[in-house]
Amino acid sequence: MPKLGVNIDHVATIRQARGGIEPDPVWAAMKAELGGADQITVHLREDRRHILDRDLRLLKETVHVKLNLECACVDEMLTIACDTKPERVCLVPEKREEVTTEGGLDVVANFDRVSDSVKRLHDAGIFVSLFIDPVESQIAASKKLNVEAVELHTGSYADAPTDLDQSRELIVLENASQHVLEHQMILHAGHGLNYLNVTDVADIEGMEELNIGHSIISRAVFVGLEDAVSEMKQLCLR
Ligand SMILES: CC(=O)[C@@H](O)[C@H](O)COP(=O)(O)O
Ligand SMILES: NCC(=O)COP(=O)(O)O
Repeated sequence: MPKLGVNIDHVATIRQARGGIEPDPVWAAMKAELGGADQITVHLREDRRHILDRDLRLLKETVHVKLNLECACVDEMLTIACDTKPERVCLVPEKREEVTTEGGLDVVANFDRVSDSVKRLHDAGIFVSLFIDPVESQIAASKKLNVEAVELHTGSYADAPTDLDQSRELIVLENASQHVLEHQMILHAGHGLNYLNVTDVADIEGMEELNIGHSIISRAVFVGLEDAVSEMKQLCLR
């Protein structure tokens, strides 16, 4: 059964809407831990639209479970990652104009850049995963970089317009997961997962970790973050 990484970016999104001090993602991490989070995930974007450098620094000092930093393959972020030393870094693609991460990292097209990034992180002793589309060529390229894990982008599955489309996307994820395991990498998944669609992905053989943010923070508005995390954790463990 997969571990649950809780992405708290959107607590910071609410804070940044007013540019003040609340709600504080550091408090959110504490409540998520109390609800059973196995990991706290944050995406430090180059435009600092939600999580800020200050958040990362404080989270590194206060989070008791694993801290997973999502960031782009750019010098600024790699320097921050190597200085901060979270337990894990997940390299993701990033576009200024996107509302959220739109696709996986194109490891095939950006092989040398991703390779240099992975090397810098490994030299700093950090566990590295790559956020990729569930595509065989991307999985094979990731393996060549010796990363510990890949996180399969579940956006196409989560956003599928019909049940039939969603079943097809689930098969794509299942097949890709099989390739990840055959390549002896650790299997993670995430993006767009929610209380209705998570169980089929959690049930994929060999799934070790799911990173989930938006749906948990949305539910927390109504039930509180600790309960929202706990409910999601039950679905992952069921
Ligand atoms: C990489 C990924 O799928 C997401 O966690 C991503 O970090 C989402 O970014 P936002 O939190 O800015 O939507
Ligand atoms: N890597 C995926 C993640 O951290 C959370 O994505 P979402 O649930 O906010 O879409």
